[in-house]
Amino acid sequence: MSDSMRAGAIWERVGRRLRAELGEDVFSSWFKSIEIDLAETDAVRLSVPTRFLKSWIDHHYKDRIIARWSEEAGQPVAIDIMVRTAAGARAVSRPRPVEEAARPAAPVPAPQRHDGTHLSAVQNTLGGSPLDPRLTFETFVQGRSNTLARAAALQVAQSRPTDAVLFNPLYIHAGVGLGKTHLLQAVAGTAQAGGRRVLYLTAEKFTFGFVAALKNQTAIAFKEALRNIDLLIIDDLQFLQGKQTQAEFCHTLNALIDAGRQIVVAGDRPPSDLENLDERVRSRLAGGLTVEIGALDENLRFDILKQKLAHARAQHPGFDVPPTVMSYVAKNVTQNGRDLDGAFNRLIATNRLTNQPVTIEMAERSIRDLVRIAEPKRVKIEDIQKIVAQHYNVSRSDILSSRRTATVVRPRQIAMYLAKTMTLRSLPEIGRRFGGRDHTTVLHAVRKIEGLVGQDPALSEEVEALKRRLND
Ligand SMILES: Nc1ncnc2c1ncn2[C@@H]1O[C@H](COP(=O)(O)OP(=O)(O)OP(=O)(O)O)[C@@H](O)[C@H]1O
Repeated sequence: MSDSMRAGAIWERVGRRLRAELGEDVFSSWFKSIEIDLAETDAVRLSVPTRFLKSWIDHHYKDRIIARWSEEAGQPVAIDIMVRTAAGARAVSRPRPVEEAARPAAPVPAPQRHDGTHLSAVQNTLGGSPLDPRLTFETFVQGRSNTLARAAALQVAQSRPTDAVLFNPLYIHAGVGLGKTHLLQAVAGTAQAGGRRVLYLTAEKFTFGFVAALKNQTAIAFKEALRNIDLLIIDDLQFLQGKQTQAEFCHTLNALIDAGRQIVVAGDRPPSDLENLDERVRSRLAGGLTVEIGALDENLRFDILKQKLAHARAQHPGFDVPPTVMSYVAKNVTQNGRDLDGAFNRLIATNRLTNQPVTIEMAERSIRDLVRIAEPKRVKIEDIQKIVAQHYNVSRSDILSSRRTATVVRPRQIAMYLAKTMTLRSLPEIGRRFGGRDHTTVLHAVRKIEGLVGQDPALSEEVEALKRRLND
């Protein structure tokens, strides 16, 4: 077994122990996003996505992680925790040579079909991210959770250069695997086929392109080339890194919007929650149209599977999945589109490799690990404020106010603590939702209540009771 496989297995066991010792809430707040960057027998480097997480884990949990890891490994292990960079966070292709990336855009080619064999000259010249020919509007299945996002995306994709720009920027946000990239690529393909100069980039590619251009002193040409396009599409905005890159991105946004060009951006949360992003970029993004793609409901999951089956049958005419199995998968694989892809691919693979027909039993066996136990309820900050206020007999506006009497301060701190541990909201976002407070005030409240809950069984019971009410 390689060091990294061994480390993965150890981390799974360490994770189980931490979860048992600290509880599910603490575990998912602080440890879920940890990844193993480097693993050797006696030294491990872990990474987390934000500086805040690193400093919190360093201060509160690092010794415990070292102790559990060393116990599981059967020897002392040194552990270092780093903040993930864009370069380290995801595998990306090497940036194109900058002289090439910075060359101004070539004239627009004749309209092309979105068949993946030709990308527009702009896309190529600026080193745009590759387009997947399968990700089109035709293959994007519409459901309740994505109707608005799809409609806005289609409108943008089909508008002609002479049409007035309606929603600019169009910002689409959704959790992992809910179809953002699919929709963005469909926009890119459709607009390109309509003859517009389109550039589709992941935020990482934008960062690499700009940093490389700066190094090679070709930044001006890079900026000019960027501003020469009709439609700029940026995916995974949460990975836009660095102050200077963000400032350049902001200038590009402003220049393109002022020139009547369209911008489409996707991220994993609303602009107001992108805590690492420059305030100017956030407010510019929030000034257009922001739409969310919600979780895929069972009907939509079923329709996506149906579409996949039709596609698979076109390639393998003998392949079939009975409706009962489709319903079983749609009912049980609930997390996201990527898990649905995985489940469906396993049915095809098992069928083709073993010649077994696709039955419920076969599906149960092949997708067991993708089947989730009922998802936890999504708790809203407003509900936390309401229930905590009721419990302590104060009003919600007391909690949001600046009053500092003890009868209000403690419930407010408990509500902030619950907001941090029961929702995915960031500290700045929680601060804003609690009457425009600073994120350090929220952090103080979270630490305070975490400390008190450990020492005071009555308070701990009170907090648990509040959690139960919120989860009901
Ligand atoms: N409405 C839909 N119709 C058809 N396929 C979908 C739909 N929604 C998601 N999918 C499929 O689910 C998979 C994941 O979608 P996609 O990569 O677009 O997610 P994402 O939101 O960009 O995820 P991430 O946040 O990880 O970047 C893809 O194969 C995509 O085609």
